[in-house]
Amino acid sequence: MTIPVSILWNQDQLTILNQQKLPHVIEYIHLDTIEAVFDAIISLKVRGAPAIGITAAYGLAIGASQFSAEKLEDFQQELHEQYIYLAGSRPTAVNLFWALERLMKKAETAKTVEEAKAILLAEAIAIHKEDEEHCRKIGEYALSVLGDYRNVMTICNAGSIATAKYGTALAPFHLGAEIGKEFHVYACETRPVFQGSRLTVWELQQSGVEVTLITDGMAAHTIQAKGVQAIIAGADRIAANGDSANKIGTLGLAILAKAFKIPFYIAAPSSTFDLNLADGTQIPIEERDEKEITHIGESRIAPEGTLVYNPAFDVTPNEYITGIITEKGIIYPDYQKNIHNTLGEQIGEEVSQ
Ligand SMILES: CSC[C@H]1O[C@H](OP(=O)(O)O)[C@H](O)[C@@H]1O
Repeated sequence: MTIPVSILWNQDQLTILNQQKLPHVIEYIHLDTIEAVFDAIISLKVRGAPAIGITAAYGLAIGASQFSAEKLEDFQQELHEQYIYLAGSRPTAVNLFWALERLMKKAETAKTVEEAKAILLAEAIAIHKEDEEHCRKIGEYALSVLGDYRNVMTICNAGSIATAKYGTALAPFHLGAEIGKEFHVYACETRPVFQGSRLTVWELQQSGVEVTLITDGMAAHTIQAKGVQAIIAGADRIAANGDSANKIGTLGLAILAKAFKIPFYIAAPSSTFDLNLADGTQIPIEERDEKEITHIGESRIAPEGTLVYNPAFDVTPNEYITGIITEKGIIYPDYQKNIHNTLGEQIGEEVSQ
């Protein structure tokens, strides 16, 4: 059994697993330019908040390595332009901006162009390595609260391929498989991009975790009929009060959890918090192409001229969240106070886009 990963950096080359081709085609793509990284993010070849941040960091470092500027000030001007370019790829996952901002701040310390190039790559590699360590810790903390359960539901893919490794919401299932702790995971297919049916089912099968696929509309009945004991989901941006943005459909599951009196957990690393935002109403929600909804692949389902609303995320208010599982521990209400105490002030100074 293996825990799949989607981002590889070796011999100075960035390679990603093309998540748009999963589960039937395992295609690895070398990304050699910042434009290729931008395309991979916006087209969801690379997706998942932490994976987006890691890949964008490598993209900025790769782009900078190809700048021709000889003077430091010219290099830094071009670097800022490329930062703005990459930051425009997707608006909701704060990890994108957190990672880019972290590289930009580090590069300010450089005294020469060559030093700046080295710093950017070293920081991208550090972010990549840290995320794997953070996700393993998230898995361990999640096991401490899910360990007595067997039937757990999740949505989208907050898995190993959405991060450096292990994932966030799926981390306890992967770690559980390693130690013989069995879960039965009910995975919502997660229309319209099908991250659940295409990615979560495939990923958990690689790890030997029992997983049953349901349509998003089956969630309430499944909780009732199959005795789902808890729900766990990832996040793309968490505000200072704990309101959490995640894949569209997550809010519905949180409301169902409250109605059925089962716990609802958000699992995310500290890099997913945006303490510049007081609450979830300020989180930008990405709206994607209508074709994702009117078509299945190239086959049109809805009639020509159908009006479409396609928000890729929704925001779960903190009162629906039992706990937020991070690499630094599990944060419980009072979220405003406990997020600040757990994550410290340094997170709050970082960018909010
Ligand atoms: C581990 S964070 C994964 C998070 O990102 C996903 O969004 P997308 O597939 O559009 O990148 C989804 O919201 C997941 O929960």
